[in-house]
Amino acid sequence: MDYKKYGKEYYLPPEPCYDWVKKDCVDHAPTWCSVDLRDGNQALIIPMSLEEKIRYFKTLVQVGFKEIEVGFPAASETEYEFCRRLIEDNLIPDDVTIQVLMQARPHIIRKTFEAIKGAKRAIVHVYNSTSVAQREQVFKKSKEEVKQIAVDGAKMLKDLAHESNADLTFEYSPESFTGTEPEYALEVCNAVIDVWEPTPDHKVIINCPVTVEMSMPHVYACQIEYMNKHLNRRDSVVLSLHPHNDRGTGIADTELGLLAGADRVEGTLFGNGERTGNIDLITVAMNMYVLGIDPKLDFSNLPEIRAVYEDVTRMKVYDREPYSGDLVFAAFSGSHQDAIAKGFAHHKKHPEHWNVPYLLIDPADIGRKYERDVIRINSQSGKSGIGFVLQQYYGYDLPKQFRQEFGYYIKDISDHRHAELMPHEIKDIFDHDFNNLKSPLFVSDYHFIRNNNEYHAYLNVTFKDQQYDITGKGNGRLDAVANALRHFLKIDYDIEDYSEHALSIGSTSKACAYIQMTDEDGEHRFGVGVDDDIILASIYALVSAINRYYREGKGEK
Ligand SMILES: CC(=O)SCCNC(=O)CCNC(=O)[C@H](O)C(C)(C)COP(=O)(O)OP(=O)(O)OC[C@H]1O[C@@H](n2cnc3c(N)ncnc32)[C@H](O)[C@@H]1OP(=O)(O)O
Ligand SMILES: CC(C)C(=O)C(=O)O
Repeated sequence: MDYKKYGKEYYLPPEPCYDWVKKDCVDHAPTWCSVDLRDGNQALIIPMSLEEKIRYFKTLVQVGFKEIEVGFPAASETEYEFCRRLIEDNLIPDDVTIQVLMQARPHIIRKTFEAIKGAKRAIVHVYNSTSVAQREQVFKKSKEEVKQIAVDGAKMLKDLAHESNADLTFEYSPESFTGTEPEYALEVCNAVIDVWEPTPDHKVIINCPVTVEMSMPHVYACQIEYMNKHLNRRDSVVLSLHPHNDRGTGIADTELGLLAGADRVEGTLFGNGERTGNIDLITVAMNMYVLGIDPKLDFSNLPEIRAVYEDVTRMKVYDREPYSGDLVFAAFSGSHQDAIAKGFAHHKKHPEHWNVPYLLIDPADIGRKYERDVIRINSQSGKSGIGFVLQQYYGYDLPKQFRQEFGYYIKDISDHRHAELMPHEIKDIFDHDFNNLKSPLFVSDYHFIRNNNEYHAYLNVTFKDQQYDITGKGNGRLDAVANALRHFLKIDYDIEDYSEHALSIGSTSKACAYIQMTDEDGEHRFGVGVDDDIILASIYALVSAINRYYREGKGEK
């Protein structure tokens, strides 16, 4: 690695442009333009087919985009035909404007105008590169000559627009803006604006792309502020951003660019696009949403949008992609789960304001499920999260101390398996190791006789495959059973904790009992019993605790 061959390839404006620093956030949504079907598509291993583009276009419309760059019609037959199909099959809603991209080259401009014939409205977007690197290496032209490419392109658009019946909006991009001296980018953009002569009623779009992200985000903000301050006819210009993400700070570029005065943002869903991608518009929009600003895009069913995206692009959304990744709400660690569970309980009482710890946003707002997406169990989890899973999925409300015991039990298994435990696996462990345990001890029959305040229990038990009739008495039924077993098994134990609740499984309701027994060594263990009959449920709970005692190798008979 030779860092000495690198250096700053960007340029600060010729004057300080730091007004944007004084603002802490934007206060309204910009105009959004999706470039999924163009910049996103041109970066795919297999570009979308015509049918896939149509499906994606409809999804973008549903999300609420009013401006959609549908392609580069001069690039390929599919691109051209897609544009024709949208127009001829009347697939463009009245409130949506399509946008088409073209190089500032006459035959490409002509072909693009052919592609949009018959459209009611369109944004015609022309670009040429203005950066130092491209002037020197690609065009091998002077600043004046490169400006002339832009001016000629702008003139041609204006001429062709005169011949068209459509309501056309012009857009110009000094491509590779971030590698261009801001004064020169301004000079070229102003030359284009002078050709187009926009008015406040008929604006043009000047789009300053982060074609390649080569500086820290605040540099881009300064560059945008400079353009914002000095563009000709500013009131007739929509200043647009189009950040890529080469340094991983594209979202910051966008947000700071908006603070610096931009009106419009081009990007893609989930950040698909050239190299490291365009900026993820979902993130930019949702970042506004969580500050209480209406983003004017609808991501209430983000999982469905993601499914379409993954289908047609053959790309995968990264697990930790903000808002849309599989793991962005997942809490595995115990202290997070505990705080989230408590935060949710607090939120239920105060639903008007969201500030649940660890969760930037209510997962439900974007179609995610708390149960499925938030509490996930592995060896880092805690009693709160593990108890939550049993309660939410299966209705077991474990007593506080049992939550702790069961929590450690589950963590340990996860640790040894080195795997996440899904809710059904936790339930299997619960049933197998704690609930209605029938071996080595099983109570197959029972009845009680009450004598004044004393109960006599008559039990038929199976112990280590042998049947016995045993009896015991106590001041309650459970006490009588506990005494009978204590005497029969010759083990000394106490019942430390007893609780019960109704358990709704499907439409039927059962009784669920929890008993904590303490053995002769002072060791505690819980057992669980479930039955239609609350007495039997509590007997089963005690028997489960005793069976755990034997399964751990303790006791003798
Ligand atoms: C940053 C961006 O994303 S920009 C958009 C990029 N998108 C695409 O390129 C879409 C797919 N592109 C294509 O299908 C093809 O490149 C086409 C159809 C547009 C053009 O094809 P071709 O003319 O065969 O090839 P190519 O793009 O290599 O042309 C390069 C020539 O165009 C010139 N050129 C490139 N961009 C521009 C521009 N914006 N304006 C004017 N001239 C340009 C180059 O300087 C070069 O000129 P030269 O022939 O004198 O050396
Ligand atoms: C054509 C322009 C806007 C572009 O895609 C870029 O610079 O990334």
